This record gives sequence, C-alpha cells and structure tokens, in this order.
Amino acid sequence: MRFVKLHGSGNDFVVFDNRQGEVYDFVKSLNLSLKEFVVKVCAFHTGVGADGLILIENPENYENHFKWQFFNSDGSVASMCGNGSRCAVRFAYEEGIVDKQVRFETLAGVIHAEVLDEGKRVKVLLTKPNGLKDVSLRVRGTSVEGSFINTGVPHFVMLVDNLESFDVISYGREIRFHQVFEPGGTNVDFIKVNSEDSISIRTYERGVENETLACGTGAVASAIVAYKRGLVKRKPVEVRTKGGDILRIDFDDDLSRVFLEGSVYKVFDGFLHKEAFYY
Ligand SMILES: N[C@@H](CCC[C@H](N)C(=O)O)C(=O)O
Repeated sequence: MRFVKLHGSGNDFVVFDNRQGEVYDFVKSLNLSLKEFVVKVCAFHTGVGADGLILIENPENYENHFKWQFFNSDGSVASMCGNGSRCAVRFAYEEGIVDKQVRFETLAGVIHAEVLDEGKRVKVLLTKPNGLKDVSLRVRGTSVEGSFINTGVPHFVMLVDNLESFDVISYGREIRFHQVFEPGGTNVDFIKVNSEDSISIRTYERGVENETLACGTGAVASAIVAYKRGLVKRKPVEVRTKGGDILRIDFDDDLSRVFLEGSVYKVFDGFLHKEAFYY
C-alpha cells in the first residue's frame, strides 16, 4: 500500500490516497479496525512513525476537491489539524488531485488553501474560531489563568516565564485531562512573548498524548489569544515552534478570516507491507 510521509514544521503525518477505498480494503484484509491500523502505522519503532494519519477521499460536494479523514496517532479522530492540512494540500497537489487553489472537506468545515512555492509552503484559511474565553484552573494546588479557544479543535493557551525549561509533558497532560475540559479534553499551548509580533510556543497535543514539534491550530489559537489579550500588538503574528520553524498567522479582528502559513516538507514515499501488522 503506497503512502507518503510529510511534515509541517515537525508535525508529521502519513498520507494515503484513499479515493478508490484502497485503505479500507487493505485494513479489511488484515482483519483490523481502522483505529488499530492507524495506531500501528503511526508507531515509531514498528510502523512508519507519525503524529497522525490522513486519508484523502472523494468529496461529498463536488465543488470541493477532496475530503479528508484525520486521525491522531492514538487512533482518535480529530475534526481539524492545521499542519496536517498543509501536508494534505501538498500531497494532493503533487498527486495531481488539485491545482494551486484548494478547497477540501473536514469535520470542522471546508478549508480553503493556497499552494505556494510548488507546495513547499502552504497557506490555509481555517474555519472561524469560536468560544474564546478566560479560564481559571486549579492545577497542583495553585490557580492557573489562561484562555480557551476552539480553532477547529480545542486549545487552552497559557503564558509561562520559562518556556524552554517548562515541563510541558506532565503539566500539559494534567490540563489536557482537567475536569473543566471534559468530556473531550483539550490541547494545551504554553507561550512566551518575543516581541510586538512574535511569540514562541510549545504544545501538548491531545491524541498524540505528548509534546509535538509544532501544532498549527495551536499556533493559531496562541496568536489570537496573544493579540486579543494585548500581549502582541501587530499582525501577522510570527509563531516560533518547538522544532524551530516559524508559522505565520494572520486574521481579521472579528476572526472571520484566519490564515495559517508555513513550510511543508516531504520526507519519503513509502510502501507499507502487510507483515508490519503481524507484529
Ligand atoms: N497537530 C494538529 C492538531 C491535531 C488534532 C489535535 N491533536 C486534537 O486531537 O485536537 C495541528 O497542527 O493543528
């Protein structure tokens, strides 16, 4: 089964063309559920290794170019993924499925995208974020202040002084499973302000249950929170990711249009063998 591995600023994905249902046939022949398949493909030692898996499928509405199914590495379905959407667009462009102006269907709504630099950069227009609010939490016996916003998936954003040394994994995990965010939980973004239009970010991702090198919807959530709370003064906001890449986030004040732009890297073309699933 053919696949391509790509990453968007270090957030990595295995992408399959499933327009003829090939992945479903393959999974059925292995007697696995789709969730089991995703977990095995995303496993780092015995699979391809990735933060998530993307299936490119035929659209429901033929005005759009494709529909995707997005899975986190633990097999859970997520309604949106910013970096994954940039990777999916580059994949679709290189496979000849789309030209440079792209529309594709996600559970969060239709995403518009533009292919730049022959797919090495992709700019996406996300669906309108919602639910921005201040949130106070009790974590480890102390009060924590932050902001919640849904940028296609839920994010809790908080400012920290010591971003480089911050214990993102264990602290992030506590907030991700905090009762305030039940039942779905949340992604957690820790940020530091660099200048009037730049922040740095580290993200604990739901469904990967770990820190990732970048999170697109998290970068968008953090840029919006930083701007709305007066921590940065100018747009576009540059968001420096854990992996070192910079994501460029721009948006209208009423959040009617929100753009995420950054680099996409093709890692390799691969062929998945059935015996990988026998382990
Ligand atoms: N890495 C993604 C977000 C993927 C979904 C997230 N883990 C969730 O389940 O909410 C991004 O780049 O936006």
